[in-house]
Order: sequence, then structure tokens, then C-alpha cells
Amino acid sequence: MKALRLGTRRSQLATAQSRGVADEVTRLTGQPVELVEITTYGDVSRESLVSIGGTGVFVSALRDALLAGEIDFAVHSLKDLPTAQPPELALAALPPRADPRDALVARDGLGFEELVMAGGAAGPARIGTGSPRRMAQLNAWARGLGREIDTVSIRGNVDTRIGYVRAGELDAVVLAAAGLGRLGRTGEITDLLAPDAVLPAPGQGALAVECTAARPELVAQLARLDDPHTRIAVTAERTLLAALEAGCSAPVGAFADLLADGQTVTELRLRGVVGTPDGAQLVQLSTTGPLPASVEEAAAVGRQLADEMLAKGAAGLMGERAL
Ligand SMILES: NCc1[nH]cc(CCC(=O)O)c1CC(=O)O
Repeated sequence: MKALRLGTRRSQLATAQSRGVADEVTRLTGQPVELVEITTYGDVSRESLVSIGGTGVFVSALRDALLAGEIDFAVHSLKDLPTAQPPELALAALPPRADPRDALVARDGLGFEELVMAGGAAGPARIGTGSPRRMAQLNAWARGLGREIDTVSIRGNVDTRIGYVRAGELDAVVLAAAGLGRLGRTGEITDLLAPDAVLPAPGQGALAVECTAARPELVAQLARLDDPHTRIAVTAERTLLAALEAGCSAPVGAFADLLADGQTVTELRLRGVVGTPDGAQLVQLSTTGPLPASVEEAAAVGRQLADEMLAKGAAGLMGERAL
């Protein structure tokens, strides 16, 4: 049988998650899969994400290769995908989501509150993250404790980021737990940040399996990896993001969780937050309702919560993201 070509970025994280999906495709369909390496501008550039136009840069080279027929399918981190889906490409599968939470990797095994109270060597604790969403919520959390922190803008791969802590340049960094999990590095996490304190990025922890919409049999084959509950939850989160007219580098957190009655999922709770990077102003809202019966219904939940957030002044806070 001819192998399906799975295009992947070269980074350790991208390779790890592509391998996992490749194995799952083979397990479920018996179809062999080969990995094809694609270099993206986001992998070679050292400029900040904002100056190169957001995380969408990681996605476009893979999509170009899909449309050119150089690869059969691609795996993206869902949170890096723009919310507007190009009609010529299909999100064939959203596999079961991994841990959606953000994770702290701090010096001396410290948790977030311990670190904030302890401070850094010469003043407030220095915590690295390139994400305005994380900055806003971490700063707001520290404010609630009556303390200040220094959020320091960083980027780079997982090794580089954790390296700042190991080298003593930063007291901690914040990363997605799912990414650390896929790299087999959960042992380095010193605190998993509860969504009550830090809402993850919309779609965080979920992968998206994409192929051309022009190959319906391939779409159907890949769809065997799809997890309907993941699709419902992330649709609500991503529609909230889209309805706020915010991009993937905006300070927007959103998390939909499914509430179960025994073994049966009965309700969906969607929480959203927008804030200024200094955490001085946050608009945070939550809604709980019956489990949406379709992605359209899930999208409606996201739009509704976005409208409520906009009515509370969310748009004005997002304007701060240029700073
Ligand atoms: N923005 C980069 C990015 N995109 C996806 C992940 C990994 C985890 C995931 O699937 O959400 C990460 C790293 C991070 O935020 O720490």
C-alpha cells in the first residue's frame, strides 16, 4: 500500500505530535504513513511573533505544501490555526484533546503562588512568556495576592525557554502542558495552572488534522481520528475568539469543559477572558448550558459569550495588544 505523506515542521514538538498522529492513522486504518519535513518561516526566524504576523506563519508553509499536492495531510496545533478555515482545506479530524492547561516550570520546584510570594533575587519574580494572554492573567493573579511580578517576553523552542530557568536568568517560564507532555517532559512542570486562574488559549492542547477538501475519501479516512466532544468544545472556544475579532496573538483565553452526570456528558461550560497585559483590567465571563447537539450549536454558545464580553468592554482591552 502506498504510504500517505504527512507534512511536518522540523521542530521537536511538531515532529513528536506528527509521529503520534501518524501512528494513530496506521492503527485505525491500516494505512502506512511517512513523514515529510517542511521548513516554515516561523522555524527559522528569530523575530518576535508579533512582528512576523502571529503564529499563522507556522501554518502557511504546511498549507502551501498541501495545496501543491506535495503532502497528503498535515497536523497543526489547533491554537496556532487562524479561526477562518480556507474552504479548499478540511479539518478532517480533531483527535482527543490533551491537557489544555498552562504549566509553570519554576526554579526550585516552586508553585506559582510560592514563587510570587518568594520573589526573585533582586525584586519581583521574573516569569518568562511571550503571550499577552498569559501575561494578563499571571499579572492579575499576582495582583490578587498583593504582589507584583515581572513578565518577561521570550520565545523559542521548549529547550530554549526552560534553559532560561536552568541558567538562573528567569525564575520561571510558562508553557502549554500539552506540548511538554508530547515531548515527554511533564516531569519538569512545577505547577499546573488551574483554568480558574489562567484560562488557556482557545484550542490549546488539541491537534488539527488537515487535508485538501478535494479528496473526500481521504477526509473520511482521517475523520476516524476525530473526537466529537473535542470538536464541540474547541468550536465554542474558537468561535468566541473569532467573534471577539481577535487573532491568535491576542490576550484572549477561552476554555470549554464538558460536565458529566456519571458517565454521560450533559452540559458544556464555556469560560472566556480578555485582559490588559498588566492584568489591571480583565473581562472574564462564564456560561453553562446543555451539551450542544452540533458544532453549529457550539458556535452559537461561543458567539453569545463573545457578545456578552463585548458588552462589558472586551474590545477596548484587546486594543492594548499593540503595546
Ligand atoms: N504558541 C506555540 C505553541 N503552539 C502549540 C503549543 C503546544 C501545545 C498545544 O498543543 O497547545 C505551543 C507551545 C506553548 O504554548 O507552550
